[in-house]
Amino acid sequence: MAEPDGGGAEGGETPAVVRGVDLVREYDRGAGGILRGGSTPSVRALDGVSIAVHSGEFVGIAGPSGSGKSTLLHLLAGLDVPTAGAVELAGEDIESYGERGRARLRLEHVGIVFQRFHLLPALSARANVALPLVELGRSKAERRERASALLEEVGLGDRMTHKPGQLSGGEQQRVAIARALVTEPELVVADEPTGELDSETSARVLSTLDDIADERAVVLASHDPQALETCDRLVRLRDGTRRRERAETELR
Ligand SMILES: Nc1ncnc2c1ncn2[C@@H]1O[C@H](COP(=O)(O)OP(=O)(O)OP(=O)(O)O)[C@@H](O)[C@H]1O
Repeated sequence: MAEPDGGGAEGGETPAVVRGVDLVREYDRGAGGILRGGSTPSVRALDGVSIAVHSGEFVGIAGPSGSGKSTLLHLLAGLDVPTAGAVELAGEDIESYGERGRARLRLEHVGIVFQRFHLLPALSARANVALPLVELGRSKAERRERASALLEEVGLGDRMTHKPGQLSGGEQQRVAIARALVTEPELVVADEPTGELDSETSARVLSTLDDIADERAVVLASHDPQALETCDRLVRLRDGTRRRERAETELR
């Protein structure tokens, strides 16, 4: 696939963990928006965005509300497919996969962290973290061992059997991060991961994300200046297009 025109920081000698080239994503406005004459107007949420993220990078996607941050994140994670352009995830062109194939690709290569944690309330922290390993058919012993080790790693070794409702927002988000890591994905995407958290708790969650970026690619979309400051580099969107990059030092 061609190199995106994103500047030197995105070149790199190693292959990108994820690469998007000239991404366009249009959404229908829905039945309520059908124009006279039958055509459905669409929203162009992304309009020709290219990006490449390598292992060891912590990349922030910044931009005002509606600029296309979540849309870009969803395309990179294989949760959605572009209207035009291409996404290559872990060396695979996601367009060549159907819905089920993409689900498998995500399960094996991507960890996803959402603003509202998305934990199952009836399950313990450890069972929530282990869930993706159930889908991968791993043994109970392996699931338990791996989920326990990850909860220790994110500082929740003493909260293994607590249910989400018994945990603080920051603790729930760290459980969600442990769950995102349990399959050892090359890519972790986080959509407004600090949106529900106070600044002290955010700092802890961001430091955890920063640590995990040492050996994988992490892409975070956010409005939160504290979150964006933690990233190594920023991709700035406006109206679905990528703004010209500023020097990295200006972003710190
Ligand atoms: N499923 C959808 N159907 C129709 N339009 C959508 C859909 N999802 C997003 N959009 C539109 O696409 C544009 C980009 O949305 P997106 O959620 O990617 O922006 P964002 O930068 O993440 O915004 P925010 O910071 O408010 O979360 C917006 O105009 C939005 O209304």
